[in-house]
Amino acid sequence: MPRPSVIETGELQVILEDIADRVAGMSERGKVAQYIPELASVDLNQFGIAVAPIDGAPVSAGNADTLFSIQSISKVFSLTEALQHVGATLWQRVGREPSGDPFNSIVQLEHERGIPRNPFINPGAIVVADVLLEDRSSDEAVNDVLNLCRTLAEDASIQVDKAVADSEMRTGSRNRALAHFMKAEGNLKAPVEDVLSLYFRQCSIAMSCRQLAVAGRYLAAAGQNPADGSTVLSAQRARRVTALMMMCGSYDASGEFAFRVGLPAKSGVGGGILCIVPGIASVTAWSPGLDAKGNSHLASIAFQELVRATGWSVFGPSV
Ligand SMILES: NC(=O)CC[C@H](N)C(=O)O
Repeated sequence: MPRPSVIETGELQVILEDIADRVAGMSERGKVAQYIPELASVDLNQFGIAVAPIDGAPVSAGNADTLFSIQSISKVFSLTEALQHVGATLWQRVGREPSGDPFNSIVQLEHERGIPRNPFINPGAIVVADVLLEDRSSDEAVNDVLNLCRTLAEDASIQVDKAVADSEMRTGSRNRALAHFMKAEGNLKAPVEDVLSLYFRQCSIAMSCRQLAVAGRYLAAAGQNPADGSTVLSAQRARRVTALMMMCGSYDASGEFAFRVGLPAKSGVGGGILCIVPGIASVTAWSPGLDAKGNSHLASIAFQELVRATGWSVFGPSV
């Protein structure tokens, strides 16, 4: 099978601008997340895309420097932190299978002893947050996740959006239910409110397409940060994180995304999608309108177009 290949910067710029132009003209844009009040007021008419090659400068189009709430994309960075801290013992408390259910579903937890199917659905990320609190306060753990994002994105200005975090803290009954259920099953150690304080704040980190694309490069580069050659994760762990992104990163639409795009992906209800092109680049597309499964409608279309134009699907180019 042919491997994805590098595309020269000028050609990539034309491809991204063409995608941004076409997407700008689309009338069906999905719906902003309503259940987090602060996200419900974001302007639907925005779209950005940025490609960060592992060995070159980022290329972008549209609103690629506008900050948005990274939401569940933060689960990639918190998982990375947890693997750095506790290694493979993490897998005793969270699985590695797609759930086939919505990201905030509780049904499987009851049949499966409070062990979430994977780290990219809400209960899985809540367990990962608990793991990060083993030797730290939630303030310290938020700073660690934030600092990881800052280092990887090479941008010290990245912050938690406090209004979004407060909004989630006030309205997060469903996440509280998930956390209490896992606590009752013995799969949460720290107090529920401490775990959620970390979880809601990591979801509320605000980043742009360009920052997120740059931050994701280590997953395309066998676990090494291309900025300084440092090891973020071992090559094996980086491969495993991307495998989980392919299987579970778009919740109960992960199969559909693999079918249509064929790249490991992680989406968030802020409208961002981070995709990894192994050995080549990390890419982020963003538009706040979501489809019924909670994935950005236009960012998903943008990735279909990108893969068609570049041949970057890990399953081979479309001919
Ligand atoms: N899918 C998402 O992005 C969900 C994250 C959001 N903070 C929640 O807990 O519901």
